[in-house]
Amino acid sequence: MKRQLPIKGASGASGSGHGKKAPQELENVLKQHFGYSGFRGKQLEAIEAVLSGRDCFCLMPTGGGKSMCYQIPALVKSGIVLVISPLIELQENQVASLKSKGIPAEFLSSTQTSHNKQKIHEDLDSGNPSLKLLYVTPELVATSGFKAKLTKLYNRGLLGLVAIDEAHCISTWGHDFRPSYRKLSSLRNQFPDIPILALTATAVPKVQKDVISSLCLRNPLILRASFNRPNIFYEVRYKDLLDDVYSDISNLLKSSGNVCSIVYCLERAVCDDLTMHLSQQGISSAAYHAGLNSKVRSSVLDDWLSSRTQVVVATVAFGYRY
Ligand SMILES: Nc1ncnc2c1ncn2[C@@H]1O[C@H](COP(=O)(O)OP(=O)(O)OP(=O)(O)O)[C@@H](O)[C@H]1O
Repeated sequence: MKRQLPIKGASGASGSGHGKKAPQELENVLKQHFGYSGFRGKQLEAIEAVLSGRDCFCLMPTGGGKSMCYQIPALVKSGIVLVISPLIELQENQVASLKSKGIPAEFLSSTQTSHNKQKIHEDLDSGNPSLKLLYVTPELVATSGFKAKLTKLYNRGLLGLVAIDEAHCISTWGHDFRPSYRKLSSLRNQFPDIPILALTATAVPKVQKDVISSLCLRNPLILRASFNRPNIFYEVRYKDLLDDVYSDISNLLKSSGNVCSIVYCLERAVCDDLTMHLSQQGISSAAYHAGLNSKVRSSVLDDWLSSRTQVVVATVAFGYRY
């Protein structure tokens, strides 16, 4: 695996790994690597908690900046940050963005080529891995082979933090329950002195309680950021009262300017049909649903994220590939 330049501010792999840093130092790391002038909401508190070795449950709205809560520790703490996340698209996207900033990150998933997988495993098995962040799905964490790999990393002092993104998926009370998340409950016992950071945007108290107890978090710092999003508003329009739903959607998209949008539909055929309608109206759009192969879906996502396509017309398959 290609060696990267040393990350400024990181403790060496053989260091104590406690990673205690003054807020100003952490802010400097944020500025230097991400170009942002300061931390948002509860980011700093979450970062300081995990750097001090404490478990943390962090509730922040979508787009609130949850990933920074484990990306900064990855840059200042010794060892690898294991990021458990349910969506391969988001993993790919975050890894690409980190790599573009020179931060050594990888993901291990079914979509990764076997050559790349081998390089990642070689790096993990080396005495001094270059990786700072490794993204995996909960399904992979549950396999005996990967568990053994993690144990080896841990025994060599190379596991710095476990971050569990979309942590509400562990709760049967949540809307996105995913059985493999339940198996993450063994991590706390398996790696007793490694902090666990659970992140979610789902605010229901029952789910929060369930996440904390299912993950066996020990005296976690519980952080709740504000959910007030002044830039978001909701409007309901009744389909039955509209003359032509497709025209209404295309007019709305045109009047909103050239903004990035998602239109969710219940059926694949409607996605294809509406995409055709929007394209005929001169709106750059693409369909995304489980009937399309994974290569097409990846390219639709890439085009949308990089603003080459303005509108994605999708079923719930958008964001659910694992
Ligand atoms: N301190 C900061 N200042 C400015 N921008 C920030 C800061 N922290 C994060 N961001 C940016 O905010 C955006 C959203 O961050 P991020 O993707 O981590 O949100 P999230 O909470 O994980 O959202 P989601 O729930 O959708 O996963 C990203 O572009 C990120 O770079």
